[in-house]
Amino acid sequence: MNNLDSYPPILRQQNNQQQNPYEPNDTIEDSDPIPTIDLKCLEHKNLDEACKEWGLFRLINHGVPITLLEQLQDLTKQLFSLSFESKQEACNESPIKYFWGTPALTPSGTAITKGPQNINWVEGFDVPLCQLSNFQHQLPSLESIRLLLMEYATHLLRIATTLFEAMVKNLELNLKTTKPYLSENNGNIRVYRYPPTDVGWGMEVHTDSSVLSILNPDDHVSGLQVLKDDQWLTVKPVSNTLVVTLGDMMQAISSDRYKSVSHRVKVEKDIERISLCYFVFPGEDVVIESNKYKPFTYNEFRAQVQQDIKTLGNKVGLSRFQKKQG
Ligand SMILES: O=C(O)CCC(=O)C(=O)O
Ligand SMILES: [Fe+2]
Repeated sequence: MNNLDSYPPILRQQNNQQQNPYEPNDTIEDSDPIPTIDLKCLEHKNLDEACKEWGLFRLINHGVPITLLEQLQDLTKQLFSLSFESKQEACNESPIKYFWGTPALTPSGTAITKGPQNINWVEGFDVPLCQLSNFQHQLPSLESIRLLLMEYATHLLRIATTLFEAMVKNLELNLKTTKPYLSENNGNIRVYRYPPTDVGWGMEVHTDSSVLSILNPDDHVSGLQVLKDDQWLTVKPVSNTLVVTLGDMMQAISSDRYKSVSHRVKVEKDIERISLCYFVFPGEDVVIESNKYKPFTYNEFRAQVQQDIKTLGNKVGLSRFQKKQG
């Protein structure tokens, strides 16, 4: 099978005669000063600085076996190389949703379309972690991924918990318990492939809605870019290293002392890229209280984001919940 047949039809256009409407005018700094945090010897001060200054860091000594990370990457490649139709069919009546062109999904997994002019150059599987153990798949590569993701998810929750507890301590927050802020019921993993193109962005500029996001990026192909002091920096892939991003919920919990970092994904002209991203959210009924925002739950936040994407075409985010000044 031609590799092109494995791409969703709308993502098969690889070269554009016209000027790329999304090509950035801003400069991209090639040096890579992104902070690295060592999970085994966690330095609270370094973590605090990375959260305040960057909202993103590399994570080493994370305890996920490198074989598991590599197997996940290999299986992801195999899964995506199947025909578009078989990927679609495999997810009929499954809690795993196959999507393309947009990462914004409703709670039931349907893509929120924003109009053809600004589709994201990405296809993916959205995997709700709480349902992973409840079903089996006929498609062998999807079934193998499901089993690996079950193992991977326990590592991710362990990592998120360790980091979040350290952040709460650094912020001197008075939370009775941290568990409800990292709800196992709401966590999900998205497995992505970015087909090559010079037409558009893999993912446009955004902040994640999560508390924390943990990315297992392609070992060989870069693409993730992060905004730091008005400049875009490329996060270069480093083997056996995860990338942690602070999301909107973390920014709110910290009353804006930590930031939910703006980032985007650039697609290569001639090579595809894969990545796996884990998102963890507060439980349904957890009310986020902070100095900067009116009390709100993650459910209310998510509903507002979906509403804004539908009506305005983009996420407005935390500013919707800001307390009035004065
Ligand atoms: O694929 C990546 O490198 C980043 C994905 C991302 O930013 C997201 O899923 O929110
Ligand atoms: Fe993101």
